[in-house]
Amino acid sequence: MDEINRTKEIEELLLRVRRETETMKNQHDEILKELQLIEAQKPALERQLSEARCSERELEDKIVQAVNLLITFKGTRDELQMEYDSSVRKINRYRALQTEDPSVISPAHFFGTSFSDIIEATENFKPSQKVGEGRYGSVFKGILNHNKVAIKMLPSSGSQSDSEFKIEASMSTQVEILSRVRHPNLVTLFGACPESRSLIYEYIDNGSLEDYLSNPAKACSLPWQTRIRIAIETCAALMFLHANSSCNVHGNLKPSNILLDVHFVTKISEFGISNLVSQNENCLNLYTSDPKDLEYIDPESLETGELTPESDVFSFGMVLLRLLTARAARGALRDVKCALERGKLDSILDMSAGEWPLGIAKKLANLALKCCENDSMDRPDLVSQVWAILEPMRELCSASSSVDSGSKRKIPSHFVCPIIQDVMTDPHIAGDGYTYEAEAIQGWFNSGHKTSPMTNLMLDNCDLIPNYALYYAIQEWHQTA
Ligand SMILES: Nc1ncnc2c1ncn2[C@@H]1O[C@H](COP(=O)(O)OP(=O)(O)OP(=O)(O)O)[C@@H](O)[C@H]1O
Repeated sequence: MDEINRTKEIEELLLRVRRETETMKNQHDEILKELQLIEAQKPALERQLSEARCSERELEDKIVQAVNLLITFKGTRDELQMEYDSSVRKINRYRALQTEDPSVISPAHFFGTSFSDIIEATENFKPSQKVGEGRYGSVFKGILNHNKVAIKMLPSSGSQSDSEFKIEASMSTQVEILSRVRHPNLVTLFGACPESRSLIYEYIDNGSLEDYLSNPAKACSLPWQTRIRIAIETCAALMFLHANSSCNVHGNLKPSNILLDVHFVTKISEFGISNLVSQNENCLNLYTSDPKDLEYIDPESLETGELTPESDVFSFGMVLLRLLTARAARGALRDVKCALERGKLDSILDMSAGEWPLGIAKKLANLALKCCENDSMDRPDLVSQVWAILEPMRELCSASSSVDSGSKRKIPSHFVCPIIQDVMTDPHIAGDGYTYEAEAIQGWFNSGHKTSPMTNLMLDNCDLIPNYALYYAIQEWHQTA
Protein backbone atom coordinates (compact mmCIF):
# COMPACT_ATOMS: atom_id res chain seq x y z
CA MET A 1 0.00 0.00 0.00
CA ASP A 2 2.82 2.33 0.82
CA GLU A 3 4.46 1.69 -2.49
CA ILE A 4 1.15 2.30 -4.33
CA ASN A 5 0.61 5.62 -2.47
CA ARG A 6 4.15 6.85 -3.21
CA THR A 7 3.77 5.91 -6.88
CA LYS A 8 0.50 7.89 -6.97
CA GLU A 9 2.11 10.96 -5.40
CA ILE A 10 5.00 10.80 -7.81
CA GLU A 11 2.61 10.52 -10.76
CA GLU A 12 0.68 13.59 -9.53
CA LEU A 13 3.93 15.52 -9.13
CA LEU A 14 4.99 14.44 -12.58
CA LEU A 15 1.67 15.63 -13.99
CA ARG A 16 2.07 19.08 -12.33
CA VAL A 17 5.59 19.44 -13.59
CA ARG A 18 4.47 18.49 -17.09
CA ARG A 19 1.73 21.16 -17.01
CA GLU A 20 4.15 23.82 -15.82
CA THR A 21 6.61 22.83 -18.54
CA GLU A 22 3.79 23.10 -21.06
CA THR A 23 2.92 26.65 -19.86
CA MET A 24 6.58 27.75 -19.96
CA LYS A 25 6.94 26.34 -23.44
CA ASN A 26 3.89 28.36 -24.57
CA GLN A 27 5.36 31.53 -23.00
CA HIS A 28 8.70 30.86 -24.64
CA ASP A 29 7.00 30.50 -28.03
CA GLU A 30 5.14 33.76 -27.55
CA ILE A 31 8.32 35.64 -26.55
CA LEU A 32 10.10 34.13 -29.51
CA LYS A 33 7.34 35.38 -31.80
CA GLU A 34 7.59 38.92 -30.30
CA LEU A 35 11.36 38.84 -30.68
CA GLN A 36 10.99 37.92 -34.34
CA LEU A 37 8.57 40.79 -34.80
CA ILE A 38 11.02 43.25 -33.18
CA GLU A 39 13.89 41.88 -35.25
CA ALA A 40 11.79 42.60 -38.30
CA GLN A 41 11.25 46.22 -37.17
CA LYS A 42 14.92 46.82 -36.22
CA PRO A 43 16.24 47.99 -39.63
CA ALA A 44 13.41 50.52 -39.96
CA LEU A 45 14.09 51.87 -36.45
CA GLU A 46 17.81 52.10 -37.13
CA ARG A 47 17.07 54.07 -40.30
CA GLN A 48 14.86 56.49 -38.34
CA LEU A 49 17.61 56.93 -35.71
CA SER A 50 20.29 57.82 -38.23
CA GLU A 51 17.88 60.25 -39.95
CA ALA A 52 17.17 61.91 -36.59
CA ARG A 53 20.94 62.22 -35.95
CA CYS A 54 21.41 63.87 -39.33
CA SER A 55 18.68 66.44 -38.75
CA GLU A 56 20.07 67.11 -35.23
CA ARG A 57 23.45 68.00 -36.78
CA GLU A 58 21.77 70.21 -39.38
CA LEU A 59 19.80 72.04 -36.69
CA GLU A 60 22.94 72.55 -34.62
CA ASP A 61 24.68 74.13 -37.63
CA LYS A 62 21.70 76.38 -38.20
CA ILE A 63 21.74 77.51 -34.53
CA VAL A 64 25.46 78.39 -34.77
CA GLN A 65 24.81 80.38 -37.95
CA ALA A 66 21.90 82.20 -36.29
CA VAL A 67 24.00 83.10 -33.21
CA ASN A 68 26.81 84.42 -35.44
CA LEU A 69 24.33 86.50 -37.39
CA LEU A 70 22.89 87.83 -34.14
CA ILE A 71 26.35 88.88 -32.91
CA THR A 72 27.10 90.62 -36.22
CA PHE A 73 23.75 92.41 -36.16
CA LYS A 74 24.28 93.47 -32.56
CA GLY A 75 27.71 94.88 -33.44
CA THR A 76 26.30 96.75 -36.44
CA ARG A 77 23.39 98.03 -34.36
CA ASP A 78 25.77 99.32 -31.65
CA GLU A 79 28.05 100.95 -34.21
CA LEU A 80 25.06 102.61 -35.86
CA GLN A 81 23.80 103.74 -32.46
CA MET A 82 27.21 105.28 -31.66
CA GLU A 83 27.33 106.97 -35.06
CA TYR A 84 23.81 108.23 -34.48
CA ASP A 85 24.64 109.56 -30.99
CA SER A 86 27.79 111.27 -32.19
CA SER A 87 25.92 112.79 -35.16
CA VAL A 88 23.20 114.09 -32.85
CA ARG A 89 25.87 115.65 -30.64
CA LYS A 90 27.60 117.21 -33.65
CA ILE A 91 24.29 118.60 -34.93
CA ASN A 92 23.54 120.06 -31.52
CA ARG A 93 26.99 121.61 -31.38
CA TYR A 94 26.63 123.16 -34.83
CA ARG A 95 23.13 124.35 -34.01
CA ALA A 96 24.42 125.96 -30.83
CA LEU A 97 27.22 127.65 -32.76
CA GLN A 98 24.85 128.82 -35.47
CA THR A 99 22.32 130.30 -33.12
CA GLU A 100 25.00 131.57 -30.69
CA ASP A 101 23.22 129.67 -27.95
CA PRO A 102 24.13 131.51 -24.76
CA SER A 103 24.02 128.28 -22.77
CA VAL A 104 27.17 127.06 -24.56
CA ILE A 105 29.93 128.06 -22.21
CA SER A 106 32.90 129.46 -24.01
CA PRO A 107 35.53 131.56 -22.36
CA ALA A 108 35.22 133.94 -25.30
CA HIS A 109 31.78 134.88 -23.99
CA PHE A 110 33.32 136.24 -20.83
CA PHE A 111 36.34 138.09 -22.13
CA GLY A 112 35.87 141.78 -22.12
CA THR A 113 32.68 141.57 -20.07
CA SER A 114 31.59 145.13 -19.33
CA PHE A 115 31.13 146.59 -15.89
CA SER A 116 27.42 147.06 -16.59
CA ASP A 117 27.16 143.29 -17.23
CA ILE A 118 28.78 142.67 -13.86
CA ILE A 119 26.38 145.08 -12.17
CA GLU A 120 23.43 143.36 -13.81
CA ALA A 121 24.74 139.88 -12.98
CA THR A 122 25.21 140.68 -9.30
CA GLU A 123 21.98 142.73 -9.11
CA ASN A 124 24.11 145.77 -8.36
CA PHE A 125 26.22 143.88 -5.81
CA LYS A 126 23.17 142.99 -3.74
CA PRO A 127 24.31 141.75 -0.31
CA SER A 128 22.32 138.51 -0.74
CA GLN A 129 24.42 137.78 -3.87
CA LYS A 130 27.66 137.95 -1.89
CA VAL A 131 29.04 134.48 -1.16
CA GLY A 132 32.12 135.51 0.76
CA GLU A 133 35.12 137.71 1.09
CA GLY A 134 38.75 136.75 0.85
CA ARG A 135 42.22 138.14 0.84
CA TYR A 136 41.81 139.46 -2.72
CA GLY A 137 38.29 140.82 -2.50
CA SER A 138 34.61 139.93 -2.34
CA VAL A 139 32.97 137.09 -4.24
CA PHE A 140 29.47 137.46 -5.66
CA LYS A 141 27.32 134.89 -7.36
CA GLY A 142 25.41 135.89 -10.46
CA ILE A 143 24.07 134.95 -13.84
CA LEU A 144 26.05 135.91 -16.92
CA ASN A 145 25.01 134.78 -20.39
CA HIS A 146 22.54 132.43 -18.68
CA ASN A 147 25.34 130.75 -16.74
CA LYS A 148 25.77 130.64 -13.00
CA VAL A 149 29.10 132.29 -12.25
CA ALA A 150 31.14 133.44 -9.26
CA ILE A 151 32.52 136.95 -9.68
CA LYS A 152 35.57 137.89 -7.66
CA MET A 153 36.07 141.63 -7.33
CA LEU A 154 39.79 142.36 -6.99
CA PRO A 155 40.67 145.52 -5.10
CA SER A 156 41.60 148.45 -7.31
CA SER A 157 45.28 148.47 -8.21
CA GLY A 158 46.09 151.65 -6.29
CA SER A 159 49.16 152.06 -8.45
CA GLN A 160 49.36 155.64 -9.67
CA SER A 161 52.29 155.12 -12.00
CA ASP A 162 50.75 152.46 -14.26
CA SER A 163 48.36 153.66 -16.89
CA GLU A 164 44.93 151.98 -16.64
CA PHE A 165 45.36 150.69 -20.18
CA LYS A 166 48.58 148.86 -19.32
CA ILE A 167 46.97 147.23 -16.28
CA GLU A 168 43.93 146.13 -18.24
CA ALA A 169 46.02 144.72 -21.09
CA SER A 170 48.28 142.68 -18.82
CA MET A 171 45.29 141.42 -16.83
CA SER A 172 43.51 140.26 -19.98
CA THR A 173 46.58 138.36 -21.13
CA GLN A 174 47.04 136.70 -17.74
CA VAL A 175 43.36 135.79 -17.54
CA GLU A 176 43.43 134.34 -21.02
CA ILE A 177 46.39 132.17 -20.06
CA LEU A 178 44.78 131.08 -16.79
CA SER A 179 41.45 130.32 -18.44
CA ARG A 180 43.25 127.72 -20.55
CA VAL A 181 44.43 125.90 -17.42
CA ARG A 182 41.75 123.19 -17.27
CA HIS A 183 41.66 120.20 -14.96
CA PRO A 184 38.68 118.27 -13.50
CA ASN A 185 39.73 119.37 -10.02
CA LEU A 186 40.38 123.05 -10.73
CA VAL A 187 37.70 125.75 -10.79
CA THR A 188 37.51 127.05 -14.36
CA LEU A 189 38.27 130.72 -14.86
CA PHE A 190 35.86 131.82 -17.59
CA GLY A 191 37.15 135.34 -18.07
CA ALA A 192 37.35 138.79 -16.60
CA CYS A 193 36.11 142.31 -16.64
CA PRO A 194 39.35 144.35 -16.60
CA GLU A 195 37.33 147.57 -16.29
CA SER A 196 36.07 146.56 -12.83
CA ARG A 197 39.05 144.28 -12.05
CA SER A 198 36.78 141.29 -11.60
CA LEU A 199 37.37 137.65 -12.40
CA ILE A 200 34.59 135.39 -13.62
CA TYR A 201 34.70 131.78 -12.44
CA GLU A 202 32.44 128.78 -12.84
CA TYR A 203 30.11 128.71 -9.84
CA ILE A 204 30.63 125.76 -7.48
CA ASP A 205 27.44 124.91 -5.64
CA ASN A 206 28.41 123.13 -2.49
CA GLY A 207 30.60 125.63 -0.64
CA SER A 208 34.13 125.05 0.57
CA LEU A 209 35.85 122.33 2.54
CA GLU A 210 36.27 124.93 5.29
CA ASP A 211 32.46 125.34 5.50
CA TYR A 212 32.19 121.60 6.22
CA LEU A 213 35.12 121.12 8.57
CA SER A 214 34.38 124.16 10.70
CA ASN A 215 30.76 123.18 11.22
CA PRO A 216 30.25 119.96 13.22
CA ALA A 217 26.71 119.62 11.84
CA LYS A 218 28.07 119.60 8.28
CA ALA A 219 31.30 117.69 8.98
CA CYS A 220 29.43 114.38 9.11
CA SER A 221 28.49 114.87 5.43
CA LEU A 222 32.14 114.16 4.74
CA PRO A 223 32.85 110.54 5.67
CA TRP A 224 36.51 109.47 5.82
CA GLN A 225 36.30 107.93 2.32
CA THR A 226 35.20 111.27 0.85
CA ARG A 227 37.95 113.07 2.78
CA ILE A 228 40.60 110.74 1.37
CA ARG A 229 39.17 111.28 -2.10
CA ILE A 230 39.34 115.06 -1.58
CA ALA A 231 43.01 114.68 -0.56
CA ILE A 232 43.72 112.59 -3.67
CA GLU A 233 41.94 115.05 -5.98
CA THR A 234 43.71 118.01 -4.37
CA CYS A 235 47.05 116.28 -4.85
CA ALA A 236 46.17 115.55 -8.52
CA ALA A 237 45.30 119.21 -9.10
CA LEU A 238 48.56 120.38 -7.47
CA MET A 239 50.65 117.96 -9.55
CA PHE A 240 48.91 119.32 -12.63
CA LEU A 241 49.62 122.93 -11.64
CA HIS A 242 53.24 122.21 -10.76
CA ALA A 243 53.80 120.78 -14.22
CA ASN A 244 52.09 123.74 -15.88
CA SER A 245 54.34 126.45 -17.25
CA SER A 246 51.75 129.26 -17.03
CA CYS A 247 50.84 128.73 -13.39
CA ASN A 248 53.18 126.38 -11.62
CA VAL A 249 52.41 127.20 -7.96
CA HIS A 250 49.07 127.62 -6.24
CA GLY A 251 50.46 129.62 -3.37
CA ASN A 252 47.28 129.86 -1.30
CA LEU A 253 46.01 126.34 -0.76
CA LYS A 254 43.70 126.03 2.23
CA PRO A 255 40.28 124.48 2.97
CA SER A 256 38.40 127.67 2.01
CA ASN A 257 39.94 127.44 -1.47
CA ILE A 258 38.99 123.79 -1.83
CA LEU A 259 35.45 124.01 -3.17
CA LEU A 260 33.09 121.06 -3.51
CA ASP A 261 30.56 120.59 -6.25
CA VAL A 262 27.16 118.91 -5.89
CA HIS A 263 28.81 115.48 -6.05
CA PHE A 264 31.51 116.53 -3.57
CA VAL A 265 34.10 116.57 -6.32
CA THR A 266 37.05 118.76 -5.38
CA LYS A 267 37.46 122.03 -7.27
CA ILE A 268 40.47 124.09 -6.25
CA SER A 269 40.04 127.84 -6.65
CA GLU A 270 42.37 130.85 -6.52
CA PHE A 271 45.23 129.36 -8.52
CA GLY A 272 47.35 131.88 -10.35
CA ILE A 273 45.64 134.84 -8.72
CA SER A 274 48.88 136.08 -7.20
CA ASN A 275 50.08 136.72 -10.79
CA LEU A 276 47.17 139.07 -11.32
CA VAL A 277 47.85 141.36 -8.40
CA SER A 278 51.03 143.31 -7.89
CA GLN A 279 53.79 142.18 -5.52
CA ASN A 280 52.92 145.08 -3.19
CA GLU A 281 49.28 144.07 -3.06
CA ASN A 282 50.25 140.47 -2.41
CA CYS A 283 52.40 141.42 0.58
CA LEU A 284 49.80 143.83 1.89
CA ASN A 285 47.08 141.21 1.57
CA LEU A 286 49.26 138.67 3.31
CA TYR A 287 49.83 140.83 6.36
CA THR A 288 46.21 141.87 6.64
CA SER A 289 45.05 138.25 6.28
CA ASP A 290 43.20 136.38 8.96
CA PRO A 291 45.94 134.81 11.17
CA LYS A 292 44.12 131.48 10.81
CA ASP A 293 44.77 131.60 7.06
CA LEU A 294 48.48 132.25 7.58
CA GLU A 295 48.71 128.83 9.26
CA TYR A 296 48.51 127.19 5.84
CA ILE A 297 51.35 129.26 4.42
CA ASP A 298 54.82 127.77 4.32
CA PRO A 299 56.88 129.51 7.07
CA GLU A 300 59.85 129.61 4.71
CA SER A 301 57.95 131.56 2.04
CA LEU A 302 56.60 133.89 4.74
CA GLU A 303 60.24 134.75 5.45
CA THR A 304 61.51 134.97 1.90
CA GLY A 305 58.29 136.17 0.25
CA GLU A 306 58.86 133.56 -2.46
CA LEU A 307 56.29 130.91 -3.32
CA THR A 308 57.55 127.53 -4.54
CA PRO A 309 55.94 124.14 -5.29
CA GLU A 310 57.28 123.05 -1.88
CA SER A 311 55.14 125.80 -0.30
CA ASP A 312 52.10 124.04 -1.78
CA VAL A 313 53.32 120.74 -0.30
CA PHE A 314 53.36 122.41 3.13
CA SER A 315 49.82 123.74 2.68
CA PHE A 316 48.70 120.34 1.42
CA GLY A 317 50.08 118.74 4.61
CA MET A 318 48.06 121.21 6.68
CA VAL A 319 44.91 120.43 4.69
CA LEU A 320 45.51 116.71 5.28
CA LEU A 321 45.75 117.33 9.03
CA ARG A 322 42.45 119.21 8.97
CA LEU A 323 40.78 116.46 6.99
CA LEU A 324 41.91 113.97 9.62
CA THR A 325 41.13 115.97 12.75
CA ALA A 326 38.93 118.93 11.71
CA ARG A 327 40.99 120.90 14.26
CA ALA A 328 42.55 124.31 13.59
CA ALA A 329 45.63 123.84 11.43
CA ARG A 330 48.51 124.70 13.81
CA GLY A 331 46.77 122.97 16.72
CA ALA A 332 46.26 119.92 14.55
CA LEU A 333 49.98 119.82 13.67
CA ARG A 334 50.99 119.79 17.34
CA ASP A 335 48.20 117.41 18.40
CA VAL A 336 48.85 114.88 15.64
CA LYS A 337 52.59 114.83 16.44
CA CYS A 338 51.85 114.15 20.16
CA ALA A 339 49.15 111.59 19.42
CA LEU A 340 51.42 109.64 17.07
CA GLU A 341 54.23 109.65 19.65
CA ARG A 342 51.86 108.35 22.31
CA GLY A 343 50.34 105.81 19.90
CA LYS A 344 46.95 107.45 20.44
CA LEU A 345 46.12 108.80 17.00
CA ASP A 346 42.53 107.55 17.29
CA SER A 347 41.92 109.98 20.15
CA ILE A 348 42.22 113.03 17.89
CA LEU A 349 40.68 111.79 14.66
CA ASP A 350 37.48 113.56 13.66
CA MET A 351 34.86 110.98 14.46
CA SER A 352 32.17 112.78 12.50
CA ALA A 353 33.92 111.19 9.49
CA GLY A 354 32.97 107.76 10.82
CA GLU A 355 35.28 104.98 11.99
CA TRP A 356 38.65 105.79 10.33
CA PRO A 357 40.68 102.69 9.40
CA LEU A 358 43.57 103.26 11.81
CA GLY A 359 46.34 101.97 9.50
CA ILE A 360 45.27 104.36 6.75
CA ALA A 361 44.82 107.27 9.16
CA LYS A 362 48.36 106.68 10.50
CA LYS A 363 49.80 106.66 6.97
CA LEU A 364 48.00 109.93 6.21
CA ALA A 365 49.05 111.53 9.49
CA ASN A 366 52.73 110.63 8.96
CA LEU A 367 52.54 111.87 5.37
CA ALA A 368 50.97 115.15 6.53
CA LEU A 369 53.70 115.69 9.13
CA LYS A 370 56.39 115.12 6.51
CA CYS A 371 54.72 117.64 4.20
CA CYS A 372 54.71 120.17 7.05
CA GLU A 373 58.46 119.95 7.77
CA ASN A 374 59.87 123.43 8.40
CA ASP A 375 62.74 122.93 6.01
CA SER A 376 61.33 122.69 2.49
CA MET A 377 64.16 120.33 1.50
CA ASP A 378 62.81 117.75 3.99
CA ARG A 379 59.34 117.74 2.45
CA PRO A 380 58.34 114.81 0.21
CA ASP A 381 58.13 115.08 -3.56
CA LEU A 382 54.50 115.41 -4.62
CA VAL A 383 54.58 112.93 -7.49
CA SER A 384 57.03 110.24 -6.42
CA GLN A 385 56.23 110.26 -2.70
CA VAL A 386 52.88 111.87 -1.84
CA TRP A 387 50.92 110.63 -4.86
CA ALA A 388 52.56 107.20 -4.53
CA ILE A 389 51.01 106.87 -1.06
CA LEU A 390 47.64 108.43 -1.86
CA GLU A 391 46.84 106.90 -5.23
CA PRO A 392 46.56 103.30 -3.94
CA MET A 393 43.94 104.57 -1.45
CA ARG A 394 41.63 105.50 -4.34
CA GLU A 395 40.07 102.01 -4.26
CA LEU A 396 39.03 102.55 -0.65
CA CYS A 397 37.10 105.65 -1.58
CA SER A 398 35.13 104.04 -4.37
CA ALA A 399 32.44 103.33 -1.76
CA SER A 400 31.90 107.08 -1.67
CA SER A 401 32.25 107.55 -5.41
CA SER A 402 32.07 111.21 -6.18
CA VAL A 403 28.99 110.80 -8.28
CA ASP A 404 27.26 108.39 -5.97
CA SER A 405 25.13 109.63 -3.17
CA GLY A 406 23.40 107.52 -0.61
CA SER A 407 20.21 106.01 -1.87
CA LYS A 408 21.01 106.60 -5.55
CA ARG A 409 22.21 103.65 -7.60
CA LYS A 410 25.98 103.35 -7.29
CA ILE A 411 27.80 104.42 -10.43
CA PRO A 412 30.93 102.36 -11.09
CA SER A 413 33.77 104.90 -10.94
CA HIS A 414 35.26 103.76 -14.26
CA PHE A 415 32.02 104.79 -16.01
CA VAL A 416 32.69 108.40 -15.06
CA CYS A 417 34.71 110.69 -17.34
CA PRO A 418 37.52 112.35 -15.34
CA ILE A 419 36.91 115.63 -17.19
CA ILE A 420 33.15 116.06 -17.08
CA GLN A 421 32.67 113.92 -13.97
CA ASP A 422 29.60 112.26 -15.45
CA VAL A 423 28.75 108.83 -16.85
CA MET A 424 30.22 108.59 -20.35
CA THR A 425 28.07 108.13 -23.43
CA ASP A 426 30.92 107.92 -25.94
CA PRO A 427 34.02 106.64 -24.11
CA HIS A 428 37.35 106.96 -25.95
CA ILE A 429 40.86 105.96 -24.86
CA ALA A 430 43.52 108.65 -25.15
CA GLY A 431 47.28 108.21 -25.47
CA ASP A 432 47.71 108.23 -21.66
CA GLY A 433 45.64 105.04 -21.35
CA TYR A 434 42.77 106.83 -19.57
CA THR A 435 39.25 106.77 -20.99
CA TYR A 436 37.38 110.05 -21.45
CA GLU A 437 34.11 111.25 -22.94
CA ALA A 438 35.04 111.81 -26.60
CA GLU A 439 33.69 115.34 -26.76
CA ALA A 440 35.42 116.41 -23.54
CA ILE A 441 38.87 115.10 -24.48
CA GLN A 442 38.48 116.46 -28.01
CA GLY A 443 37.66 119.85 -26.49
CA TRP A 444 40.78 119.55 -24.34
CA PHE A 445 42.94 118.93 -27.42
CA ASN A 446 41.16 121.62 -29.42
CA SER A 447 41.97 124.18 -26.75
CA GLY A 448 45.65 123.61 -27.51
CA HIS A 449 46.59 121.01 -24.89
CA LYS A 450 49.05 118.30 -25.83
CA THR A 451 49.24 116.80 -22.35
CA SER A 452 47.20 114.23 -20.42
CA PRO A 453 44.41 115.80 -18.30
CA MET A 454 45.14 113.18 -15.65
CA THR A 455 48.93 113.03 -15.46
CA ASN A 456 49.82 116.27 -17.23
CA LEU A 457 52.57 114.40 -19.06
CA MET A 458 53.16 115.11 -22.74
CA LEU A 459 51.16 112.76 -25.00
CA ASP A 460 52.80 111.08 -27.99
CA ASN A 461 49.72 111.78 -30.08
CA CYS A 462 46.17 113.06 -29.86
CA ASP A 463 44.64 109.86 -31.22
CA LEU A 464 41.43 108.60 -29.65
CA ILE A 465 40.30 104.99 -29.79
CA PRO A 466 36.66 104.07 -29.03
CA ASN A 467 36.44 102.00 -25.85
CA TYR A 468 33.76 99.58 -27.06
CA ALA A 469 34.05 97.25 -24.05
CA LEU A 470 33.28 100.13 -21.70
CA TYR A 471 30.59 101.46 -24.01
CA TYR A 472 28.75 98.11 -23.94
CA ALA A 473 29.22 97.81 -20.17
CA ILE A 474 27.68 101.28 -19.69
CA GLN A 475 24.79 100.44 -22.04
CA GLU A 476 24.12 97.22 -20.14
CA TRP A 477 24.29 99.10 -16.85
CA HIS A 478 21.73 101.63 -18.14
CA GLN A 479 19.44 98.80 -19.29
CA THR A 480 19.47 97.15 -15.87
CA ALA A 481 18.46 100.44 -14.26
N1 LIG B 1 33.86 129.68 -7.90
C1 LIG B 1 33.19 129.78 -6.76
N2 LIG B 1 31.97 129.23 -6.65
C2 LIG B 1 31.28 129.33 -5.50
N3 LIG B 1 31.75 129.94 -4.40
C3 LIG B 1 32.96 130.50 -4.43
C4 LIG B 1 33.76 130.45 -5.61
N4 LIG B 1 34.94 131.07 -5.36
C5 LIG B 1 34.89 131.48 -4.07
N5 LIG B 1 33.72 131.14 -3.52
C6 LIG B 1 33.29 131.40 -2.14
O1 LIG B 1 33.63 132.73 -1.82
C7 LIG B 1 34.24 132.78 -0.55
C8 LIG B 1 35.44 133.68 -0.61
O2 LIG B 1 36.40 133.07 -1.43
P1 LIG B 1 37.87 133.63 -1.62
O3 LIG B 1 38.61 132.60 -2.37
O4 LIG B 1 37.82 134.99 -2.18
O5 LIG B 1 38.37 133.81 -0.14
P2 LIG B 1 38.99 132.82 0.88
O6 LIG B 1 39.24 131.52 0.24
O7 LIG B 1 38.14 132.82 2.08
O8 LIG B 1 40.35 133.53 1.23
P3 LIG B 1 41.58 133.85 0.25
O9 LIG B 1 41.27 135.09 -0.47
O10 LIG B 1 42.75 133.97 1.14
O11 LIG B 1 41.68 132.69 -0.68
C9 LIG B 1 34.63 131.38 -0.14
O12 LIG B 1 34.00 131.08 1.06
C10 LIG B 1 34.06 130.47 -1.19
O13 LIG B 1 33.17 129.55 -0.60
